[in-house]
Amino acid sequence: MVGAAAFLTHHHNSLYFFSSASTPRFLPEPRLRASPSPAKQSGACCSTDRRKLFNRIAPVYDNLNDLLSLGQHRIWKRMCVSWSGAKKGDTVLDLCCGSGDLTFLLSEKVGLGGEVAALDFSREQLSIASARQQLLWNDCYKNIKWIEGDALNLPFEGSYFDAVTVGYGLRNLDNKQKAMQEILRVLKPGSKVSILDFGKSNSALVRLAQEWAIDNVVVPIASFHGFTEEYKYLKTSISEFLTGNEQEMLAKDVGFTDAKHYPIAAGLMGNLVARSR
Ligand SMILES: C/C(=C\Cc1cc(O)c2ccccc2c1O)CCC[C@H](C)CCC[C@H](C)CCCC(C)C
Ligand SMILES: C[S@@+](CC[C@H](N)C(=O)[O-])C[C@H]1O[C@@H](n2cnc3c(N)ncnc32)[C@H](O)[C@@H]1O
Repeated sequence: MVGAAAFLTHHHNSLYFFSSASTPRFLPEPRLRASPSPAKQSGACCSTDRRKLFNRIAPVYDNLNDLLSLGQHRIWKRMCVSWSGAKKGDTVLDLCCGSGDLTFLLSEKVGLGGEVAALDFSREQLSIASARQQLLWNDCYKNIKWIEGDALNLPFEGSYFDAVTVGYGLRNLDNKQKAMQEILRVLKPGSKVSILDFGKSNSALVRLAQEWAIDNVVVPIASFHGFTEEYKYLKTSISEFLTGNEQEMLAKDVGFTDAKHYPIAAGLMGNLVARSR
């Protein structure tokens, strides 16, 4: 790995932070409650706003995903990892790892002979991921490195990874082309990226059902937890996202081959798989 990436690890039950460029220093304990979310902060127009949004929702993120998808997101995440082609002994990257669902699945796939880099720019999400790593203790999770960093400027040398996964991350990135270029750069030739996200379906009916579910189920339940604007952002970000065909075109434009987008759950979700040359 290269650059001044920041890594998170546990030591004597305390969370601490070190970078390749500095000596270890202590992080504040992970916050257990979301900070207040004033209305003016809740829009997510740019990367800084989005980082704040994901920091704020971190304490409820996993529970709301389980509740609102009726546990289905766990199946979709298994599909994403399976499509990535990751196997025993591989070195893999989970980009925009959040609280680490895909990271843990990758870790089990590649085993102790492999390595998993899990990168996110939200320190609160990484704190939860790192705490879950301790809680869920599984020996193979030793192969995980949590990295605080920017998906648009990856702190890795070229041709480093055997597979990359991105779960619900691409839609949230300002510059999707740059993100895909960075992924292509760090992938070994012939390796795959697997990108799971909400679908922006071509079917008006599916779009209507998705919007109805967000307006009438997702946002009201999130509001109960104090996160109305944060979850309203879902609808905006999906409407501004790329359709499956557009994702395939983007991947091919930046130099991937065999780019194919698979609709999941009737197109409510989707997964792009693309191979590096
Ligand atoms: C794991 C999921 C979404 C992660 C996620 C991504 C984001 O970009 C967010 C942005 C802002 C707030 C939250 C998120 C966020 O949680 C996917 C599932 C979770 C959804 C919250 C529930 C989706 C409801 C679907 C429209 C319909 C589900 C049908 C299902 C078959 C019951
Ligand atoms: C919706 S969450 C997905 C988390 C996880 N992959 C999952 O599937 O549950 C999106 C994540 O992308 C991260 N993210 C957004 N923009 C980013 C960027 N420019 N660099 C790094 N992480 C970013 C957020 O902090 C957030 O944790």
